[in-house]
Amino acid sequence: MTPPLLPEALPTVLVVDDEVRSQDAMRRTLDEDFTVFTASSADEARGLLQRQPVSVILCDQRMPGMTGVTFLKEVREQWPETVRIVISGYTDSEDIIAGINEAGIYQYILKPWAPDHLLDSVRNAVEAQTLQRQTSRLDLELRTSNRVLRQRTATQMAQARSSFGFDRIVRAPGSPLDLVCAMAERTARYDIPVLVLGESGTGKELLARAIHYASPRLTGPFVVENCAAIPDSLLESELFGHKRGAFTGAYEDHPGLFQRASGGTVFLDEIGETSPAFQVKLLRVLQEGEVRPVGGARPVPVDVRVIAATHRQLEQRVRDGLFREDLYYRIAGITITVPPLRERVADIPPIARQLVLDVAAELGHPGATLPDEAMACLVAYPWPGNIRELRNEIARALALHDGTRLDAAAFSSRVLQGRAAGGADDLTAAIPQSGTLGERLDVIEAMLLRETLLRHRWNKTRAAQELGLSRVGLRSKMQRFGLDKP
Ligand SMILES: Nc1ncnc2c1ncn2[C@@H]1O[C@H](COP(=O)(O)OP(=O)(O)OP(=O)(O)O)[C@@H](O)[C@H]1O
Repeated sequence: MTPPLLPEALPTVLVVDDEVRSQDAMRRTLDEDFTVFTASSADEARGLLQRQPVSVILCDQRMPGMTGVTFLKEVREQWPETVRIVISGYTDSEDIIAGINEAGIYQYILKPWAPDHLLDSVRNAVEAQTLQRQTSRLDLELRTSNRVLRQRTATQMAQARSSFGFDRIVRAPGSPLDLVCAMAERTARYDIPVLVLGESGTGKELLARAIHYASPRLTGPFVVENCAAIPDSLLESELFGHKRGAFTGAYEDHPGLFQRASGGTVFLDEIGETSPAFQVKLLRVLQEGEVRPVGGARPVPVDVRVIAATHRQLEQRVRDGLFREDLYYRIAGITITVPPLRERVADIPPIARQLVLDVAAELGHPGATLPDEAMACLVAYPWPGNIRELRNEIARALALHDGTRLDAAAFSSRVLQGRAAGGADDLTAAIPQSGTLGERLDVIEAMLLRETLLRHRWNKTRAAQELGLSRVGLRSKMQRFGLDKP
């Protein structure tokens, strides 16, 4: 059974007047709408206010011992929420006007007052008080939630920075990646489009993410689209959105990735694979800063920073007429190239150690270790699939391997042979498909040096002897190729 509703309490009014007839007249006027208390002096009123919260106080200006305005000043200090109205004749106007601000008087009612006017004044005063209370509460809530929001945002920003920042891009001291990261970090502050070049699995997305989280857009979203993964027609609707009925199956409006990324960064991976028709549309979006959803008449403004990436030599594709030159210049505000892992062999040990930690934790083998012999094996392999391949190899070995030591025997024969033979086939497989003769010869040279050093257990004298180099000559080559004992 629903309990009976309690009658809502009436707002309270205190009438302070030393004339009993005036008190009664006011009580009769206000009685129906308010709970009315009366007092004949400031002392009596004070006593009542101490026991009973009051919404509105109506105070006569002329009272024995103290004027109404002086008493209302005291009320303002002690019971600031009580709305203060003073009642008086013309003769007291000057005093009242002088004290009106100090006492924070809401209204000054002249005698003789009309009942309707008095009633309206008190009603308005109660409403003003309710509004004031609501505003104060909202103010407080807003201040609190702003503070909480600021704290939360600051925490989230710090977390995001530490989870996705440049520190997460593992590398050896003095790695070529230091330069790459320094350049990326510098561009992060500005809204310039960045083009990241590099072979598959080198960490292009990782770098793009670090740029986003080091940029002023870090509280906005970071969204990724692999342009090679979906057909052209879908790519357009995926990126720019579509309107309901734009094509079969478009049952409702769909905001595109650019819209969803507003305020943040869009990472367009494998941009080199897009068709000329799509490139025209993308160019328009980047030029105009607005997208036109498929089947939509009106363009929608978007505020995103674009970072694009490709494993292709994009300039070559421009020369071959496969990629629009105007789009190339739009997306390549700054071009950053992430070198392949085989050109930064010194990075393999710290990355491998980090991956063992990460993957072991994911697989529930915390504490797995990588002995020197196994590490040497990883260092000797050319990693055509770069860090993604290294990660997969470590994951495979950890999944099949019992115990905490990841011995070399746990690695696939491909990796083991890479170490043992370093023969012509391995070399051919590791040579990059593109680049100048000098660049490709550098890769071969680095591999030969590494293989020889490994066979001689990093004994430089013996390795130099075999290669017909002086020890100093070998050392300088090792430095140049970032080769170091793991
Ligand atoms: N320096 C690094 N330190 C730690 N992990 C790395 C590093 N570089 C890449 N990785 C890891 O290697 C994997 C591949 O990196 P990522 O996806 O960024 O490469 P990518 O160049 O974008 O590849 P693709 O072109 O194929 O998309 C990811 O798991 C990434 O976290």
